Amino acid sequence: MALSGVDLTIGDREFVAVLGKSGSGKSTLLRVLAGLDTLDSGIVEWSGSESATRSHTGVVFQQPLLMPWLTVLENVEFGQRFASQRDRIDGNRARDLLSRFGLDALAQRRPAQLSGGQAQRVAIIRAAAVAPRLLLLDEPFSALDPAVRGDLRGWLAELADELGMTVVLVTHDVEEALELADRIVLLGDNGTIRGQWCLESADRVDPVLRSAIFDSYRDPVGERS
Ligand SMILES: Nc1ncnc2c1ncn2[C@@H]1O[C@H](COP(=O)(O)OP(=O)(O)OP(=O)(O)O)[C@@H](O)[C@H]1O
Repeated sequence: MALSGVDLTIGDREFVAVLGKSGSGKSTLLRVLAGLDTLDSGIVEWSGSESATRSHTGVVFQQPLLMPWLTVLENVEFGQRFASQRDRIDGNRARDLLSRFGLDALAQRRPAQLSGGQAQRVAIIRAAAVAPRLLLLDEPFSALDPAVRGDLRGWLAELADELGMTVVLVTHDVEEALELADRIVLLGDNGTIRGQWCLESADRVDPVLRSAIFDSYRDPVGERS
């Protein structure tokens, strides 16, 4: 069983980081939230109703998965072609987002002409361009070198904040979770939730809380909150 007894409520505009070791069920949880996997039992509710979830979400994986034959601008527009909530889409949104988040100069390039970090920024903008209620990120920075990861974290925090998005970020990186999340959810063995921590700004540098999270991540046994 990939997930067991997971009971999670995510608030509007909340930034949740899902931490856990390999095989703990992080990607499965994300795929269930995205409507890409179905549950054998249990439910996913949106504001109290079990509506189709896929149309409400934008998903970004470890690889940017851009269309190599399209320009950056066309890649960002591409997602909009399939968006089911067309009434929420502004025709200039792709260009506007690229410009607001520092990618204007790349608009006419092809994916092969981008660095790994630039390509992942484009993938995130593409997901955000359909105005999802929930942005789901599955280890989006893990293929990048540490300096680029640092830059992208700050950029993502700004984007999520400015666009008022609810975000679920799956990561192996405790520092990344500490820097970005309003709440950290730790998955333990067998897809159970082993611990949750809500973080205010000061908590991110609190050595006691930090070591509790690091210790729980390294040795995820027992219930910790
Ligand atoms: N399609 C599938 N069919 C059967 N078992 C699966 C499938 N996908 C994942 N699993 C199993 O479910 C469990 C959770 O996998 P999942 O990919 O969600 O873990 P994860 O925490 O994201 O791991 P990683 O950090 O390595 O990506 C694992 O035991 C995995 O082998």
